[in-house]
Amino acid sequence: MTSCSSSACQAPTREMLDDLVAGKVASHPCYSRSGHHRFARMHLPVAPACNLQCNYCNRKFDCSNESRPGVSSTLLTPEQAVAKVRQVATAIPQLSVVGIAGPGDPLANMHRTFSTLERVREAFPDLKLCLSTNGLMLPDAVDRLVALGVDHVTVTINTLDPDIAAQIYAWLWLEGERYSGREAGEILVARQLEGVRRLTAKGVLVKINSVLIPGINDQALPDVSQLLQASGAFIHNIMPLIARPEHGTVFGLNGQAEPDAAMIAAVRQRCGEIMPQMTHCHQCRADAIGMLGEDRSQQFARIPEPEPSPQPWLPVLFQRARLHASIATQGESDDEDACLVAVASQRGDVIDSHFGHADRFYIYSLSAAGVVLVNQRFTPKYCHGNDNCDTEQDNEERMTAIFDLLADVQAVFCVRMGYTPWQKLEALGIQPCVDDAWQPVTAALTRWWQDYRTRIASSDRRNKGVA
Ligand SMILES: C[S@@+](CC[C@H](N)C(=O)[O-])C[C@H]1O[C@@H](n2cnc3c(N)ncnc32)[C@H](O)[C@@H]1O
Ligand code: SF4
Ligand code: SF4
Repeated sequence: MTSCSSSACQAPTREMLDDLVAGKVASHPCYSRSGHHRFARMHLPVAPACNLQCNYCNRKFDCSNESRPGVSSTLLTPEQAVAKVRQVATAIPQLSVVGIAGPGDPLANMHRTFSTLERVREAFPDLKLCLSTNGLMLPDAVDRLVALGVDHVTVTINTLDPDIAAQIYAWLWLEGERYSGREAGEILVARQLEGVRRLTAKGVLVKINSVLIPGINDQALPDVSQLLQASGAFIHNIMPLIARPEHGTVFGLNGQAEPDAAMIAAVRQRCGEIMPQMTHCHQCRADAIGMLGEDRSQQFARIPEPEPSPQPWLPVLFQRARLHASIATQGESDDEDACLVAVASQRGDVIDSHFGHADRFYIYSLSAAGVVLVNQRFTPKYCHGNDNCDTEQDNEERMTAIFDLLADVQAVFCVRMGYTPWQKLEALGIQPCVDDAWQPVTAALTRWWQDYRTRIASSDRRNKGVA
């Protein structure tokens, strides 16, 4: 794996992304220029099967010496995957993103994939969840992904033309039927586009991967940029084909050329006139662990024992928030008055949620460095999907879990809050703030921070007996 030199790293600038996107990419090592060297990612190899056969792919398990997509040393069960996240998050507290990218297709393994995502979401409410798919089953998965707060999805789209698709894919399986040739291409492209449009309509950040295959799709990729940009995707990642005979793929064995640097640059240049380009993707393994440009998967080769009942991992979560705040503010959050606050929001840039309805809180650091987004915390869901759902006990359990989750913040901003949670928060020393309902987050937090500092200064003076 090559390491990323800063000149080669062309992450999109903040100006290219609106506030909402900027909030979602913060602390994501693949998308954020500042997060790139400071936050770590982890792929969970829980998805062995695939519903599509790309002529460039040979999924390999038990392979520790190759660094390319689709290979993995192990296959994990959902339970083992959660135990592994805990192990890695302890050793690498900079971990901010957990993704599923194979070794097959996550959505060809719906049960394993969603079981893993649900468990990780419950046990690690502050981690971003990512998924990388060929898009065939995406229309069926959008609602579940959104409900879990999966904010980043990568869809591999190599062409919009069914005849070109027939040269790239050998076959696909859908609802028990096998398709090939042009017909398979038509089905795949239609479902990819439907899936992407439904995701972007719900505010999920969609990245498009395209494998650049000389003589097959090099001329077709600007069309992919054009239509996918219009469909709301936010970045295009053109990945050079890897095709070696020793990998045993159709393209590797039939001598299909890999693109040279000049072709990669030329295609990225043409597509870059249409849509922001990602140029620092490391084409990571399906079990990659660590900062971008490093792979520590071998260090974590032992499969940990699954734990009987994964609990939210609060003390470590609080430590990680402080560390992430310090990374994001370049040390300024160590300023004496620095604190964390929570904002109940759906959109992220506006205070727009009722405390009791919030499914996530945005955690901000307030310090001499200003108002800086640290991460999000997803609230536990205690709906068990049966008649017991939404009983008073469920509500009480959920509220207790939310108070635990917010125990390290100084204030909670929301649109409205009931009397009971208000009292409870105050008893915990956390200030409920509803006066800035529907206001932009940055302005509201800046005002609160100025007032907070004034209060601290005057209480210091009182403690010292100064008039
Ligand atoms: C292994 S796949 C797993 C996710 C999913 N099945 C998919 O295809 O999007 C991850 C990414 O690696 C890419 N990939 C797989 N084999 C490749 C190869 N030989 N050369 C370049 N990219 C490859 C895929 O196209 C995809 O974008
Ligand atoms: S869809 Fe993904 S996992 Fe399936 S064959 Fe293609 S690259 Fe491999
Ligand atoms: S494969 Fe590319 S996008 Fe995925 S984790 Fe690696 S660098 Fe990030």
